[in-house]
Parts: sequence; C-alpha cells; structure tokens
Amino acid sequence: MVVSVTGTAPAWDAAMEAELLRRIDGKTKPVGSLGAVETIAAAVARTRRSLTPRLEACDLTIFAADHGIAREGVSAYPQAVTRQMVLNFLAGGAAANVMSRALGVGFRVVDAGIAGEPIDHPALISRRIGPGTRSFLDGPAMTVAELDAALDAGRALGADGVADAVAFGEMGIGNTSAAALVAHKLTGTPLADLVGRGTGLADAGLERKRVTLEGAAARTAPVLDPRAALAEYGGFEVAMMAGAMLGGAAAGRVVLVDGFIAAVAALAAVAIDPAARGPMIFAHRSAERGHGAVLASLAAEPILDLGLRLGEGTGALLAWPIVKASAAMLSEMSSFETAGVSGPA
Ligand SMILES: O=C(O)c1ccc[n+]([C@@H]2O[C@H](COP(=O)([O-])O)[C@@H](O)[C@H]2O)c1
Ligand SMILES: Cc1cc2nc[nH]c2cc1C
Repeated sequence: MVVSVTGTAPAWDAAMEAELLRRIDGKTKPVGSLGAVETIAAAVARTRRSLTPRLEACDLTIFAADHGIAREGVSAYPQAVTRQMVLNFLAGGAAANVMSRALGVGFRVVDAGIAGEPIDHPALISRRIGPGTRSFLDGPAMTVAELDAALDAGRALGADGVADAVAFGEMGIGNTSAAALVAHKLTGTPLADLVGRGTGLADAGLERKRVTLEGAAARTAPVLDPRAALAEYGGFEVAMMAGAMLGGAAAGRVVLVDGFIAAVAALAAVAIDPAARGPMIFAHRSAERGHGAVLASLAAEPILDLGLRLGEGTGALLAWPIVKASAAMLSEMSSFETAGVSGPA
C-alpha cells in the first residue's frame, strides 16, 4: 500500500500502532531479534502512515555556506575550502558524490551563502542569502529577515521532489563553531561539552576555539528561542538545513540526519516544530565532541558509530541501505502465520 501522507493519509491511531507492533512481532524471527531494525521500521511506518511502507528512493541535498567566525582561527582549514569543496562536489569527486553513486542516491548541492562571487554552474542550486554570515563575536551572524529567508528556502527544498527519504548534508568551514553555540543556547549544555576539534584542531587550537566561543556566548542570554539562536550564532547552511528538515518532515518524508552540524539543525527544527521529530532517523554518532549531548537532547539513538567526522551527509548515505532494508523487512517478510512457522513455545 503506497499512501500519500497529504490529504488522504489515514490517521495514525492507537489501532494502527497496535497492529504495527503485532506485525513486527509476528515476523518469522525470535521476538525482538532484529533489534534496531525493528525500531527503524516502526519509525518509517509511522512517518509514511503505512503498515507496508516502501522506501524506493533517497535524495541527498548538501547545503554550503561560509561563516564570519572562520576568520578567527577556529578551524584547522581556511575558509576558501568551502568554495573549493563545492567545486569538487560539482565535479563529482567528493566522498558524498562517490557514496551517492555507489548507493543510487540522488545528489544535489545548494549555495546557501558561499563567500565571494556566486559560482556559475548549471548544476548548482542557488539560494544564496549572502556571501557568508557575519562574525558572531560582537553581533548577530544574520538578521531575522535573512534567517527567515533561509528557513523558507530550506522548507521548499525539503518538500520538493518525489523521494521517499531525504538526506541532508552540509559544507561550511567554521560550522562546528556555529553549531556548538546554537546547541548551547537551545539546550543549556555547557559550551565546553559541545566544542570539539571540527576538521582536526590540535590541543592549542581547540583551547583557542573554546575561549573564542565562550566570549561570543557571553554576548546573549543563556537560553534563546530557536529563531534567536539561529540568527545570533547559526550559519546560512545550518538554518536552511533546519528548514529543509521541517519541509521534508511535513511532506511525510523520512528525514535522515547526518552528523554533528545536521543534528544541531535537527534540534533547531524540532524546537520550531516538535512534529518534525517523528520522521527523523539519526544516521550515525560523529566523532565530534558535542554530538553525543545533542543526540541525548533529542532522545536519539543513532544507527552507526564509525568514527566519521566529515559531514557532507556521508553518515546519512551510509545509513540509507539499513533504513531501506528495515522498511522492506516490515513490508515483505513473512509472518509465522503465513509461513507456517511455529511461534514461541
Ligand atoms: O558532520 C560532522 O559530525 C562533522 C564534524 C566535524 C567537521 N565536519 C565538517 O567540517 C567542517 C566544519 O569543521 P570546522 O573545523 O571548520 O568547524 C564542515 O564542512 C563540516 O561538514 C563535520
Ligand atoms: C577537505 C574538506 C572536506 C570537507 N567536507 C566537509 N567538510 C570538509 C572540510 C574539509 C577541510
């Protein structure tokens, strides 16, 4: 049964929930023996409002933008890498390109606000809010109007297309700093628990990053609402990704959440609209320091733990086959009843 989640979708009620659990336990396996695959299948069923969900297609959208804070020496790499990596995406040579091709996932890249002149390339989707954010050291990274434009552009991108599942990735030198501050202001988690090595800072660089970000955090109230946190400290790609997660979730798509920066975008999206949490599946636990705390705030148990800390949606891509297979388990696996297999003694 393929069910449109707009308009004619059946309500997900207590009877559907009970039937879902009955079907999972009725499959030809010891009860609970498919572990997290059963949890993932249930999440997909609720999102698709179907007891026989099919996940055929997944699309990855990478949001790229630059950050004023990158000029403060908070990253192991120069700001120019954002633009250079976008050219690499467009040439098909980055990790995300290779994995997308290997897994049959659609790929697109969005300029949310890359520094410098706009890149002129037919495959690049331009939703530029500006040539990067301002440094949030002594003022907001973006205006509220810029934030709303980024959220709106993201919502539209998350809702368009026909893919059953949508994965979002990001590219932005300095964005682990932005993400750490947004998470700090949304959750109250100590900043020291959220600031990590990002692209690979050594100990001295990590200490400088922490001190710089403590200074920026002191500028505003300890806790901010999601739009204020994003405008003060976010990035154009972080805000656009949050919007895309809201758009994808509202359209009934399974939303695959990648690493640390994506999880912070998810945190902001859920703070804006708690209904966005249900369709989210958390792909992996990043090696970035703050990811565990952000996942805990979202009560999220990620699928993979591979020591990844790349971004670009690579963790989400790698989790996709597991999510797809989980849905197939629910839709296609025979039951004790139909297969004539004896249930528990
Ligand atoms: O996804 C993650 O968990 C992750 C963890 C650390 C770094 N990154 C990537 O590295 C960049 C940000 O790192 P940094 O050190 O420049 O803040 C950005 O392009 C991210 O895609 C991504
Ligand atoms: C080379 C490079 C590739 C990336 N991809 C995502 N973030 C990145 C950061 C760097 C530095």
